[in-house]
Amino acid sequence: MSSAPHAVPFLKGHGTENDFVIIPDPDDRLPLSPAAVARLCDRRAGIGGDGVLRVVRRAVGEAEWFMDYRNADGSVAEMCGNGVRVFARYLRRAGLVTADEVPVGTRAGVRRVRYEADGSITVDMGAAGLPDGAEPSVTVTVGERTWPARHVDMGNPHAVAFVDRLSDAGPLREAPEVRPAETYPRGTNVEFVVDRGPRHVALRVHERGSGETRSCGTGACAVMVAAARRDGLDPAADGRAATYTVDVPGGRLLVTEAADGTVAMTGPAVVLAEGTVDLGWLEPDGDPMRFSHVSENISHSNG
Ligand SMILES: N[C@@H](CCC[C@H](N)C(=O)O)C(=O)O
Repeated sequence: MSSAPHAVPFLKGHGTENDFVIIPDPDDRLPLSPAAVARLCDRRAGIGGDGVLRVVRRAVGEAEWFMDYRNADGSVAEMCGNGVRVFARYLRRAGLVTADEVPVGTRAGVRRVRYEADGSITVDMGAAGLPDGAEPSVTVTVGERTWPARHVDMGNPHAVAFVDRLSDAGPLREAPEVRPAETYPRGTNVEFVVDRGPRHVALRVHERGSGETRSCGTGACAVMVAAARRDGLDPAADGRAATYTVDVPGGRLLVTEAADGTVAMTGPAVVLAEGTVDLGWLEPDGDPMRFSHVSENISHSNG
């Protein structure tokens, strides 16, 4: 027995090529199961993405909109830096926000987002946590190689390792081993970092729940803070802001740690396609998901 297919709207977007399926769900009627999220993110059997952004009207502090972020494997994460820019781009595009700033609720708290005149988006990411201090406290291992790494908390967990070459981390098909494992009871994102110049770094990232991705916004912020401490900079102590350029495989992010310790990240956010998808979990015996229609608007809608 099967019921009629249930078509729900979706959009597709990315921030520095960290890509997301956006599911507008203002009335909170689609609490996606982990399996449904994984299917949506599947690059062959689904729409494809590093994660899902479910857009829910739910008050969190001053925020009217809540970003229900899920990783590609269906797991829940506290925060997604590229995702929150794409989320904000969607809100503006859908006419749900007209102001130049919007607070967005996340599991890590409210994040203030600003639409810049040049089309980029800046997010106040809050202060970074260094739960084990500023020096490396963990190690990251890939194959035969091990590096010291810093534990940085951006609402979600990160292990930041400075390496000689980005290729040293190999193909990153599996999650790097991080020790001591107890440091990250719920797993971690791992960043590999090289210097490109003064206050200019580049990274590769293996994301918890998504594998290697082309960018990670919270990762870029964690890397900026780790690089600053390594370089002897601590804006909250120095009373002077520090800005780093952080190159990611999918583009470039600008990250500033202010004198009050808060971290701001600026970068692009694009919504480029929309359509509808049939969510077959309403059909117990049916195909878990069938596409009814996908229309693509190739011109980037950044307004
Ligand atoms: N890509 C995101 C981070 C997404 C969450 C992460 N995989 C986790 O599990 O913590 C970003 O841009 O920050």
